[in-house]
Amino acid sequence: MGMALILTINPGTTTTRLGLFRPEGDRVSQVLERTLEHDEATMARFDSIAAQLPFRASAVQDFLDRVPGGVRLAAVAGRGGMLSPVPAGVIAVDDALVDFALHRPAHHHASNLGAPLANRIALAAGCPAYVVDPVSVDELPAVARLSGYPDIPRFSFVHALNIRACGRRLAADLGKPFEELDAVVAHLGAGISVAAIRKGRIVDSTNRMENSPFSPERAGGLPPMPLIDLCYSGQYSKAELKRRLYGQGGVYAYLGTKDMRRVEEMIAKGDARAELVWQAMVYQIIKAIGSMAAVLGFRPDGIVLTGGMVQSTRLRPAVIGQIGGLAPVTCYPGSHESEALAQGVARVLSGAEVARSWPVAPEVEGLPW
Ligand SMILES: Nc1ncnc2c1ncn2[C@@H]1O[C@H](COP(=O)(O)OP(=O)(O)O)[C@@H](O)[C@H]1O
Ligand SMILES: CCCC(=O)OP(=O)(O)O
Repeated sequence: MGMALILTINPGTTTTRLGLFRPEGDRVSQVLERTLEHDEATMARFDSIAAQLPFRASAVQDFLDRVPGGVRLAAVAGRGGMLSPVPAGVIAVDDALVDFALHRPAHHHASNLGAPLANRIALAAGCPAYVVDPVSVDELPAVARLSGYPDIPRFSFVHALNIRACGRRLAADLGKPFEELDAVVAHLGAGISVAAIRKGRIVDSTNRMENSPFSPERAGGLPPMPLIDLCYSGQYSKAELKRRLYGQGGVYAYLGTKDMRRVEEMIAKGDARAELVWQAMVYQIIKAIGSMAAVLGFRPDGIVLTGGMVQSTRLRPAVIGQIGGLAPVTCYPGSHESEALAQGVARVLSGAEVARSWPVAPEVEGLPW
């Protein structure tokens, strides 16, 4: 069966992205990547994300059973979901972490299935399971936690996995240790996070629950007073409004599509509304990058653009034209989450990093009250 491999599992709303990687010291090389598509009608049958677990687990096992020649697993890495605040790095999955991700997550998101799926597959394979850089990675200093109203402290909620992987890649490209890197990383996917990395730590980010630019399907930060009025208008239940803002907001709310390639086609055909919506999203992205550069004293070593939208030859020059004067801009188009998951686990398997045990609290300064 050959060398033992690392399996990565990244659950999205209607997909489960899988990868098989060969560990090579603390690095990895990809053997196979596959996206399992789950049609919307099938997913609609489940009344919660947790209820999808047996269905998705058997789809992952089926994928493994069909790999020609079979697979021997060294470890399984799941995308960490909406856990409580945690330090950056790798956390070993155990029953308590699975229980938390399934039944007490901070917010609902398909990524909460990463740990439970990894646990199931790892148990069957007799190997360990881990999560890497969950979205609740919290490295904020106290000064970034005040919002302007004591009952609403700011919190960290960020595409930490892809952003830290891109930070490490930029540091390697620049020939400096990640722990010495100052950079702005903009993850521009279906959701957007723009983060400031200072000395290898995510010291601030736009947080799509708070103030991110609007994205293909998320409303991002909204003006508070009109939002309060909308909440009390009686037009929407709380659940319905959340659904509209987080899954049907942003570009989708204006144009009825989340596919930015389709939006670019609309613009090419002369659709002025599509053009304005696209310009407005780019405008908000540029403002967010500027604000995160300000956190770094406008002296970042570099700015990284990453995520699905960075594949666009229209978006890249529009953003770089505005922010290119701040620092050198590097594009790592697409999302690098599978590789980042595998690399995190390879660091643990090689002894370069020690996995933490759940529960784990971040080592950061809290508020003095
Ligand atoms: N070539 C492209 N040009 C413009 N937008 C693209 C391109 N490829 C993907 N996208 C957009 O990127 C977004 C998805 O990004 P991705 O990072 O894959 O998202 P996620 O991982 O958050 O689901 C979608 O809105 C998609 O339309
Ligand atoms: C903040 C990261 C969680 C996540 O994956 O968000 P999106 O679904 O908005 O990409």
